[in-house]
Amino acid sequence: MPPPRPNLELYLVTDSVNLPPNSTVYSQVEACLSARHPPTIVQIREKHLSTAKFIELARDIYALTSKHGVPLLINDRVDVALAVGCEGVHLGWDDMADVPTARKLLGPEKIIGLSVSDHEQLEKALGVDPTYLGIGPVFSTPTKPDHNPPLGTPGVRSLLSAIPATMQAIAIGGINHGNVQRVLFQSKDISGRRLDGVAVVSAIMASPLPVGACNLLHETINWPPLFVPTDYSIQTEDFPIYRDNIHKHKPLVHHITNNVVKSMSANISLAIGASPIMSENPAEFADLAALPNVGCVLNMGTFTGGREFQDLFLGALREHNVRGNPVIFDPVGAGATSARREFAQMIVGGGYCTVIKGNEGEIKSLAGLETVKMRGVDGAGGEGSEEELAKVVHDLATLENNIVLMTGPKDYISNGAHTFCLTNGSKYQSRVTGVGCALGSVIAAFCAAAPVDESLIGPVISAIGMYNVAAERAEMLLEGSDQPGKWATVFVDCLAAIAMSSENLTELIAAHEVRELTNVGKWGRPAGGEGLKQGEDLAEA
Ligand SMILES: Cc1ncc(COP(=O)(O)OP(=O)(O)O)c(N)n1
Ligand SMILES: Cc1ncsc1CCOP(=O)(O)O
Repeated sequence: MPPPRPNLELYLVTDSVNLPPNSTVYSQVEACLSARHPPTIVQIREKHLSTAKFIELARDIYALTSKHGVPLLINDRVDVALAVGCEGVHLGWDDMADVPTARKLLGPEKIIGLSVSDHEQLEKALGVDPTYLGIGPVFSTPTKPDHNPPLGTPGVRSLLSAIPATMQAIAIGGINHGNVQRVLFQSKDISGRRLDGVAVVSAIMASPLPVGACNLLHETINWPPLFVPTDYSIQTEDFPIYRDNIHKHKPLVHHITNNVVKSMSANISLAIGASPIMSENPAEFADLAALPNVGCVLNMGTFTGGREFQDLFLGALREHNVRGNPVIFDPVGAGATSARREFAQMIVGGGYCTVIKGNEGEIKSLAGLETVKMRGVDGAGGEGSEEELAKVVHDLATLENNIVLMTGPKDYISNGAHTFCLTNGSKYQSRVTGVGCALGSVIAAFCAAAPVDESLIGPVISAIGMYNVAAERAEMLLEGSDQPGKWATVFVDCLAAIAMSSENLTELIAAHEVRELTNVGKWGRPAGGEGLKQGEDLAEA
């Protein structure tokens, strides 16, 4: 008898805790099954029902699912699955039966899913041969308060690459229509091994429009991938538009940033016409994230570590991710200590950072390229060659599917498809504390003010370009005297003057200062490949 091979593409797991008003688990499942694109498999997950009530609910839902030809599984309870006669069970590691026992009780034709959260569990799981593996949680989720640490898409990818192609695998935890493509894309490993589907609870069960939620998830999963590198290249003539969007939308920049730079970040946000808020109270995050034109800066400079610090960052990341707001992550000091590097990697894995911004040591450390080497948090820079640094930002952006900015004497920016180098700026930028960090506020404001479906590489480059031009102007105004303190004040004034004026940003950020670096290299290309060559596009490489 061949083992069952269910369609796991859109896997609905029920929940009776977070239902919308006037609905039940039954009514939500019934609605989903009537959708144009219903879930391909359903699991009933009830933690508080008596056995009798659980069996009653499962029988009612099984009548529905069988009518629609959709397999039904029961979470944890082999006895309930046996009583109902449905297609199988999903098991965790503390459940009433292990996989071999469940297989003996249920027989060879039933589906048995098993959860895995780390490589140790995976190794054991492969030895008991379940039908499929549920990898998670991908992101932190309130639906399962006792969940293991989030894996992020790098963690899912790492587990997936150790699962034989013959065994099916899905991901679960914090997945919704806004991040599902990224989860599918980023978890694909280099050999092309991909997830067989995604499991969602609240994205459907908590929705007042469950039919729409199913259809949207189906369509998002099956759209041509958004994340293939496109031919989009920045249009320098759009620079003024990005700045004008700030005047139009007055974006709010939610900062969780370090104590040393709070005042500088607030002043710089105000100088460009954005509105700063420094909130480290998780009770406010959902309300802040729900406002229009919001960006978030997560800067780990004052790294206190510990669970509270972790929850603060992951909580803000989650709320802004749910709303699709841009998040600028500054992994301050990630190149200085291993505790910081591990924390930074956990943040990048625990949600989606729209832009990762750091100096050479921080970005290399996050990319797993360099062991701890910086002496402090201030930027060791300028050590790598242009070719090497361009490849580092390109590869990290490709892997994370976001924008990576490496600041230094030259700034390198990549979205994986296109890699740029900006050569303007002032020596004072590295001599006044807070100036580097506050660039994150300006980038967040430019991204938050941009149209929702816009590629953000243009706004990011305009933000950096405008910042660097203001820094150069302030230096010029000092007329050669060495006055970092005065420079800082003049810099804020120059920034305000450029941001609030109608000066032509395109001309200010002169084209020769924004160079596109081509043929930077593809993910997986062996080191020591060809150098940078103008005129050859990565897409053709
Ligand atoms: C499809 C799928 N994957 C993982 C889980 C989690 O199961 P488990 O680890 O047993 O945790 P609980 O669901 O029992 O809280 C799942 N239910 N479904
Ligand atoms: C059951 C389970 N197992 C790992 S995360 C999770 C809950 C996922 O819920 P949601 O899709 O609402 O984040």
